Amino acid sequence: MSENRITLCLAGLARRGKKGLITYITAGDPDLAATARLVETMVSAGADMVEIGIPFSDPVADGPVIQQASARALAKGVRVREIIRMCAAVRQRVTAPLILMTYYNPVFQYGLADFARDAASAGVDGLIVPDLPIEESGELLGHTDQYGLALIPLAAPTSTAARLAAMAPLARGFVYCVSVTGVTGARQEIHTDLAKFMHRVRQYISLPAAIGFGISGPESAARVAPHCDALVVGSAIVNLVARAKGSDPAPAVAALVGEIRKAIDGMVKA
Ligand SMILES: O=P(O)(O)OC[C@@H](O)[C@@H](O)c1c[nH]c2ccccc12
Repeated sequence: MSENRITLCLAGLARRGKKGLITYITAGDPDLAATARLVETMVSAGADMVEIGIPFSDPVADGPVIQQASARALAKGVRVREIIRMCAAVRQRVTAPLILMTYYNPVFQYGLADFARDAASAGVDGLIVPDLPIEESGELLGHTDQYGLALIPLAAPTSTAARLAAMAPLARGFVYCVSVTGVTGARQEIHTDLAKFMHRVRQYISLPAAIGFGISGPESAARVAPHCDALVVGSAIVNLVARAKGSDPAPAVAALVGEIRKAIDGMVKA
């Protein structure tokens, strides 16, 4: 999958000695037009890739901030098909890789092959399905590979060596390393020994590695960045969208993304 935008983006960053910044928002919160605008805002403010969450009623990997964003989006009646259409519209306006994140159920309901085909033809580059165990991912991977969509696996500090070894041949794009054992959400501090965790991951998986979960702003981003090729910020951004309550969240989101960009720029790989 050498032509995948995610792979190209990460290779370009590595060449320039830069850390990637991946920002997350939940689609349809407060509505899809706002989501499309926010994706553009984040890219303009310095995000290298954008992860877009398809809301699901039982988001088991998510903490309260993203759970509530999902609930708000579902209450508005947002549909998977409309989210994919929104991605196609965004793709006309941004070149940054787009990654969809959702749980297995919405993908299954849509149809695995149809989902992979429609997402890829909308210009989506990657897919994260946190409740799909690696052992069960073969069927979906067949479809995502067919359409050049990178199925990105999650590794956790609790992942065993055997699990990381099993993940290696099935991983596409990058490996998403979860910084904490738990759910998404900005944290005061990340207590995991990231050097040790990432050393273990890199022993088994040669793809670029991103770290996400718990990054609350520029300071924590700067602490995490030396350990990874890219980092993911979600809840801290979604929280700004929630707090805007009807007024335009874009200025606050742009400011936070810009500060994080500044904080991680110029850092070299540990
Ligand atoms: O919210 P945080 O702690 O900044 O973590 C990133 C995260 O939001 C995003 O990548 C994401 C949202 N929902 C997920 C579910 C599983 C894995 C990852 C995610």
